[in-house]
Amino acid sequence: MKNINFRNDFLSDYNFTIIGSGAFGTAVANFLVSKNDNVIIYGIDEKEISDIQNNHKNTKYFESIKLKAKLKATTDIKRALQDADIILIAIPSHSFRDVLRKNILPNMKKPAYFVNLAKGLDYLEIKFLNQIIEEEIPQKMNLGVLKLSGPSFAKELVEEEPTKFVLACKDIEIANNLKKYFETEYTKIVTSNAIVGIEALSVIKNSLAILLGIVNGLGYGMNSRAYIFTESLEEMKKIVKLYGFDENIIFLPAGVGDLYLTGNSKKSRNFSVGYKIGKANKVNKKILNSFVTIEGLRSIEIIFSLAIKKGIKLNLFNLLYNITYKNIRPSEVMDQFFKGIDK
Ligand SMILES: NC(=O)C1=CN([C@@H]2O[C@H](COP(=O)(O)OP(=O)(O)OC[C@H]3O[C@@H](n4cnc5c(N)ncnc54)[C@H](OP(=O)(O)O)[C@@H]3O)[C@@H](O)[C@H]2O)C=CC1
Ligand SMILES: O=C(CO)COP(=O)(O)O
Repeated sequence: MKNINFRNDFLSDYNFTIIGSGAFGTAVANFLVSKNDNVIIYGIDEKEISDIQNNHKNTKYFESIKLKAKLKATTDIKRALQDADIILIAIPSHSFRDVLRKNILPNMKKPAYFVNLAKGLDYLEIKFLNQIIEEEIPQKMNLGVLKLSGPSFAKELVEEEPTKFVLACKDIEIANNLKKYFETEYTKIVTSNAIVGIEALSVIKNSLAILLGIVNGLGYGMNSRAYIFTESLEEMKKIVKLYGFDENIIFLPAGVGDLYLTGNSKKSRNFSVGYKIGKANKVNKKILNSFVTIEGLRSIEIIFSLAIKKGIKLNLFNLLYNITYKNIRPSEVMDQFFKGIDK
């Protein structure tokens, strides 16, 4: 086990740097700063960074909601990382490796912990994002890789809605020791060592939320939606077992909780894109392009192929694949599924 000296004397001792000034990066930074003095956001959009730094708002995502005045923001990556002890990454998955390699590592001044906030994959190499951090950051600069995940709409977090997360790390001692820095009056943390399982859950819940959106958009009632929700839990279990984890990890906040949240609300981008597909009863480019960070869509083909390769049956990913890749009418796909006809 690593020899780690955790600082227990006072809570504001760690310097937090959030990479990405979008909805979730801002929301997480805003709750961290209520417990820790030194929290800085790095972003690439001058206007957004100035809005956070000078107006204490991120108008693009949260209209007039006030952020904590103590929260700092910069477009200067060197400044953002100069004192960083804990680096949280909240950018879309497709830029993940590039940002670690080109922006983060060359500007680090000392070793740090890394916390992944994104819920996607490296779509080029088909790897989980915790692995991308391990590959890009050499051990001498990497104190530990963690994942923070759970049912947490960014907007509700800045509104201080009570929210529960799981903080996962292969070395549970690291997660247990860092947990207190993430707990505030409205954020609670459970810890887990099943980081790969948690990465997998956050990826698949996005795709399953799309399917729940489709079913909703097609006009099915609560019985059918609950039917698909229950099947979704079965598929979550199969996938975490495939990665060698106990199926009960689906009961951590990143599993059932996040599926409940994203699979039932138009506040979710994944659910909303599904809803539009269901309403239109077809997939068209306009629908797909109207959302920016729809990670669940990109994961469908990957999980569909993984299931074939590993010989496991994932009925719901078959349905998603038929709708989004084979362009079969959603109403036809769902009707056949409910009638028990295998396609
Ligand atoms: N929104 C939510 O409620 C939640 C989101 N998440 C996850 O967090 C991740 C981020 O989502 P979210 O914040 O909503 O997405 P957003 O689209 O709101 O924000 C992403 C941010 O990353 C920035 N960005 C893109 N490329 C780079 C780069 N190369 N360097 C620095 N910044 C970059 C974008 O800048 P620009 O806009 O200028 O391109 C934008 O500010 C996703 O994986 C999502 O699943 C997790 C839980 C909740
Ligand atoms: O993951 C989320 C909340 O936990 C947000 O989901 P969307 O990306 O679908 O908006």
